[in-house]
Amino acid sequence: FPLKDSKRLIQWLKAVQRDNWTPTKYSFLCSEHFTKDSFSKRLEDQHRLLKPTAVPSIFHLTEKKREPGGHGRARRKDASKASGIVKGHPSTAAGKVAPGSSSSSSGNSMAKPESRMLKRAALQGEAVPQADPDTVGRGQVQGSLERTPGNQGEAETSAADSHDQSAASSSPGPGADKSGISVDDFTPPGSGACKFIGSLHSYSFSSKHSRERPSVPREPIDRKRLKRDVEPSCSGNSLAQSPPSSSLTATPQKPSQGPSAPPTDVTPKPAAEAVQSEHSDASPMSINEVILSASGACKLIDSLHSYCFSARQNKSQVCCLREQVEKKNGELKSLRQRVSRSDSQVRKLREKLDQLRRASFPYLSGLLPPSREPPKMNPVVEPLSWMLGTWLSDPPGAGTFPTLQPFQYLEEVHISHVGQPMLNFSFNSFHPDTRKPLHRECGFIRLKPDTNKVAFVSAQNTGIVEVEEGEVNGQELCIASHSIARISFAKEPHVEQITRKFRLNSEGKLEQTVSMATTTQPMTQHLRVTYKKVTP
Ligand code: HEM
Repeated sequence: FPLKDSKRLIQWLKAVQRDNWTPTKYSFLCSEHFTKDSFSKRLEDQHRLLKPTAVPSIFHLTEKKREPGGHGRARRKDASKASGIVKGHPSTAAGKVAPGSSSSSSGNSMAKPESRMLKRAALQGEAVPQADPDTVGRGQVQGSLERTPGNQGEAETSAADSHDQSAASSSPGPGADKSGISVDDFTPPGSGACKFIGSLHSYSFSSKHSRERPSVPREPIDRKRLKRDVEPSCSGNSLAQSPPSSSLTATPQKPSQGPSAPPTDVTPKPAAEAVQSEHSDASPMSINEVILSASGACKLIDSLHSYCFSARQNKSQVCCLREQVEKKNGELKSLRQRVSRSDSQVRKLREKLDQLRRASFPYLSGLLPPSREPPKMNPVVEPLSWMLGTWLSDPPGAGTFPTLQPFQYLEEVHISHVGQPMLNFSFNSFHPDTRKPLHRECGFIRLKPDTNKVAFVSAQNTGIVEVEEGEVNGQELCIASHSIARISFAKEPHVEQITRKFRLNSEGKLEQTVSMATTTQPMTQHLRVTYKKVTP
């Protein structure tokens, strides 16, 4: 059934006229229901193929024939009886079958032609021996019964009559495929190779049937032959519902015995006996040979399918890899965009820095060297290089003194150089909440060349200028006031002594402690603060 072609499928279903039935890919329709022009012949071997536009139309044959004689119901009854032959009532049907048909009692006389037909069918992938009109008729009539279950006639019209007509009107003649099975039903969609390979299976279908035939129960030769003829046609049903099988091997299912098959029919017949009966004809090619060759062909065809599979797998792997490459390319593109954005940010920051420099030195900026490289540090101040940078109190500084309430403050420290043998510094404190500027001082730190002696010169906004001196040892600087001067109106109490200690701790933070002595208090710690470096 053309399951993939909904329009055509509807036409098929309309023609079939089955109630409450849905076709599956294992549902087959006998080729007898198609007109002759529904088939085309394959160029290579003239094998008959169903055209992709074909729609079954031959369902009225028995009715057509019975109408003039008013035998409509009778014919169905007859057909039932015909199938009854298969069910195990040969005596009823035998008398109704047309003379010369394979179902006649002269089994021996017909054995040879029948056997040849069987072989031909096996080799040509035919499900039905073409030349046996009796078979055609039974399949056709049974198909009509399937469409109208329960419609039992009374008259005793010969089944052979109906097969005569159906054969004349629809049988494509010897050599044509009556299976009605489309290769599409066995092959996955969209696989031209698989379709082709699947079509090769048709050569071995009938042989596979033949291979299974030894299991057919022992019975009189003429009866067995009759069944053999009927079975491959439509399994006694025009609409044969086969159980699922691999869609790739397209192995035809053993035809159903149908509801009419007697229980005794399921008893397997020993293979040897079956083969012996096959040997009873004088055919030049034994059935075993046919079976073997068909079996080998099937294996070969199946192995061809494996090429289709691996090709498809490779194709899907290539698709998968292609997707991964595309994904990686996307990621690379995104990274490049980010780098490009970063570059432009750096450019903008440099421009901003230039602007700030010009703002700081509006008149002398032009005198600064064009190079953006920082000035080379004078080796004299190298022992103090650990102090260089911009530092920010972290946590806030802590202020204490015996005359004061403890307090906190924020402070930003800049310690830099311009290539000279000294460091420039500025300490700027702020209120931690209001950010109001508080204590500020700036100055220079000098080192006596080739010594660790340090001079600290500071001017404070409180009106004090002071000089502290001391030593640098490693990453620690300890200094004490050498001289302190103040403005005449400096606030009291006046500071009389100051000591400081700077240290770079193990965490890379800069620490400072300030102690002082005033006119009223002895040397006591006034400040303790830790800074984190915020710029190089
Ligand atoms: C080496 C630097 C500093 C010196 C020599 C110094 C000296 C002094 C002196 C002599 C006093 C008066 C103490 C008293 O009344 O008994 C004072 C008070 C004070 N200092 Fe400092 N100080 C220094 C740095 C700072 C810093 C960095 C801050 C941070 C904000 C600060 C905050 C204060 C405050 C809040 C007071 C109390 C209120 C005031 O008198 O203004 N001082 N300082």
